[in-house]
Amino acid sequence: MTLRVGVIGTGTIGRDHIRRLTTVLSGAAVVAVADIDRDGAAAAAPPGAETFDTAEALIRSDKVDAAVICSWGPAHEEQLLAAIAAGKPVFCEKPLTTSEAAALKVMEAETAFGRRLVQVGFMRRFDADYRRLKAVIDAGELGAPLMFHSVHRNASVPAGLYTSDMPLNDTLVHDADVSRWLLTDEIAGVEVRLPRRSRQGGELRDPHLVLLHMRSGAIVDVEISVNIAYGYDIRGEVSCERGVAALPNRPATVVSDLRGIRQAIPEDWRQRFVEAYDQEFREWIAAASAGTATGPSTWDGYAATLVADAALRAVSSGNLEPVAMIRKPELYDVPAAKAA
Ligand SMILES: NC(=O)c1ccc[n+]([C@@H]2O[C@H](COP(=O)([O-])OP(=O)(O)OC[C@H]3O[C@@H](n4cnc5c(N)ncnc54)[C@H](O)[C@@H]3O)[C@@H](O)[C@H]2O)c1
Ligand SMILES: O[C@H]1[C@H](O)[C@@H](O)[C@H](O)[C@@H](O)[C@H]1O
Repeated sequence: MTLRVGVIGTGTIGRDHIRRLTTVLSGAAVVAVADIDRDGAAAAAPPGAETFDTAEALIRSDKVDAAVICSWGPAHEEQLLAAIAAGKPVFCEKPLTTSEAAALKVMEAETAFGRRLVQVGFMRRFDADYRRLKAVIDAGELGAPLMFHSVHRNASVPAGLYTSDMPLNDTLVHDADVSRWLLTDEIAGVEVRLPRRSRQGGELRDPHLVLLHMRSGAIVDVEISVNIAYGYDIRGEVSCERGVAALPNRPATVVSDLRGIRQAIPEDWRQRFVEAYDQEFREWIAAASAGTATGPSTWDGYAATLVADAALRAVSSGNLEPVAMIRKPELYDVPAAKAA
């Protein structure tokens, strides 16, 4: 059976996901698209796909079995609620929502429905290197994880569209999610330090140094630099009691010639995580075809949203801001070590 998918939001990542669903992966076909920019949607539609005027009309259509949301963060809440109301599996790009209240609404709707329908686009959980890193930590030979150093550098971000809150509520959410998942822990508090401002980003506040205090006492330091100019550079190193485990740089090929010894650097997330996105959708297609979702859940999206909110408060207060989560609904009670 082919899963009939409708894609909402046909900007940069919407088009990239349409490409992978159409030409890379099997088991799904993009049969519908929608965007507030109707011409953009029509241009992105694969042959035979229908262009809808609104996300809601696309979700309700009986030609669509499941939806992929790639619109801007503030639009996710309404679109997720529409998908849950229709009882259709939905993949939603991060962030799940841009406020705690919105995340709770989505969680209430999904728990009332009684089955997981939502998968959040935290693709690092599907990256082979991150999975190997987690396997090493989970095996326990290195002892308990004490610190995780997470480096998240973007070559640049779209001027004007990427605003000063986004390093914390759009970019940091990946590091927050991967920290909870890698360390099988929750984030209890957040501190933010503002180093000297980079002139690369104009008026944008950049970079940020974020400290995530885990419930276990482990500490994660995160460098968020979004105008580093040289490329998309993602690094991670976990210091444990009896050893250290680190992500390799990607691509791993090392070239030696007259100019020295060097590795290429990805331009952006599309290159660095191409295989992770493919695997994320492979697993989503299997789950959605069975009427459900897998991997990062509404609970995980909610957790990342709380961390982003706490980080934004920490910038204003200069203090360690607590993260207070509600009690986890049973629907999301999958042993963390097993969840992708
Ligand atoms: N997982 C990742 O690594 C990753 C990478 C890039 C983007 N993202 C996320 O994906 C989402 C989209 O990012 P992008 O870079 O493609 O942005 P983009 O600006 O290129 O595209 C967003 C598209 O959504 C459309 N849109 C906005 N509101 C809409 C609505 N109400 N209904 C229908 N369409 C609507 C816009 O017209 C635009 O075409 C964001 O949430 C972003 O954080 C995730
Ligand atoms: O939307 C993008 C995407 O999530 C990338 O993975 C991240 O590195 C960027 O900072 C963010 O703006």
